[in-house]
Amino acid sequence: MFRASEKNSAPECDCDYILTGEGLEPHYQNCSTVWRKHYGSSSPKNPDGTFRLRNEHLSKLNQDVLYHLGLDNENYDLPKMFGDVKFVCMGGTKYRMKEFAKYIAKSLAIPCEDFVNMTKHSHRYAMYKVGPVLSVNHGIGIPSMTILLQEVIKLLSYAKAKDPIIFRIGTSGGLNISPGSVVISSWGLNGTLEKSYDIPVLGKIRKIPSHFDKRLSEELLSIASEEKDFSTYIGGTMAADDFYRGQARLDGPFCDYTEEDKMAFIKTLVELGVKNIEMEATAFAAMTREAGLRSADVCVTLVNRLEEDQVTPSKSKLLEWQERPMLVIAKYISLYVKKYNKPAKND
Ligand SMILES: O=P(O)(O)O[C@H]1O[C@H](CO)[C@@H](O)[C@H]1O
Ligand SMILES: O=c1cc[nH]c(=O)[nH]1
Repeated sequence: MFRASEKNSAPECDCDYILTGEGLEPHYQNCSTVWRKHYGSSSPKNPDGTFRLRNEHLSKLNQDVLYHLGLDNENYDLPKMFGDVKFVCMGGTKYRMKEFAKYIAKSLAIPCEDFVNMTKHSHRYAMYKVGPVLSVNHGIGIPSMTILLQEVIKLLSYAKAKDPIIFRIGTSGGLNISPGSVVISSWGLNGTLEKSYDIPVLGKIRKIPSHFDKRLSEELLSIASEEKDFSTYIGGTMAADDFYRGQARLDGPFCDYTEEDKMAFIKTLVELGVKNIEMEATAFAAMTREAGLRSADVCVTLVNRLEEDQVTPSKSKLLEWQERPMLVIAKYISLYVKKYNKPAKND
């Protein structure tokens, strides 16, 4: 009944990566990717690792207001405030990302008592900075996440941050794996089973491929595999535009299909290699790739969707599970800081 798109095969990439590679070869310099079709052959990366925004209209602005972050590039010294950012960690809730800020401060042994929300003028999101790490929430779903992500991309470019890596630390519904397992996404699948982020632009649907950085995902998997308390998988992630019908649930306020239809769909996803369902993966993969930035989506699963729709574990169990992606990402960041011997501090 359902067919995946054959058209979007994973773009190959031969960049060097931090743990397996020799050095920090700028990502995308050697990659054949779709944005080249739109933007020509030049890379958005500068030789020093900073990156250009691929929008010439921005140069005509006197100042660029990052409205949802409550910041701008005229009244704030963004290079001083954010120039040392190497990692951006994003996740749905303000609570989770404040907890991650505390967690990473501990992991990197950065003395930090006050966790100040740097977007407090906008009241929209919450963003914390701990040494080279930004921890910021993105809300639920693609529109909320992409607004935040695009302003963060602009912020990082104006700040002259070098080779930043962006992680999503999320939750999801698992397919055929025990709740509490962690999934690292190799690609995002949209609601019509294509590996692309589809967005209407000027009245036409634009399809942007949604593959994640292969080697970064594999490095994370090797780190996660050392954890004995939970299993970690690498696989496809479906990004739905809804929590209920969009994820083939039977427990929404509306349901116009049968349980058999639901199970047939879920089984098709399993056959396609989908390991989990959440609500951001396609756009997250597509936009970070378009910007020329490495990224990974690491989500814990809260429910096995072959068995149930409702998320029933206790609050304390859910909070405990949400620490699992944090642990994997924090280990990666700590390894990076150690490997490159960058003294981590909070300014
Ligand atoms: O755990 P977070 O990051 O909020 O993500 C997942 O949870 C939300 C739905 O409950 C969606 O945004 C989905 O992607
Ligand atoms: O089933 C789930 C659980 C968390 N988040 C989702 O989007 N789906």
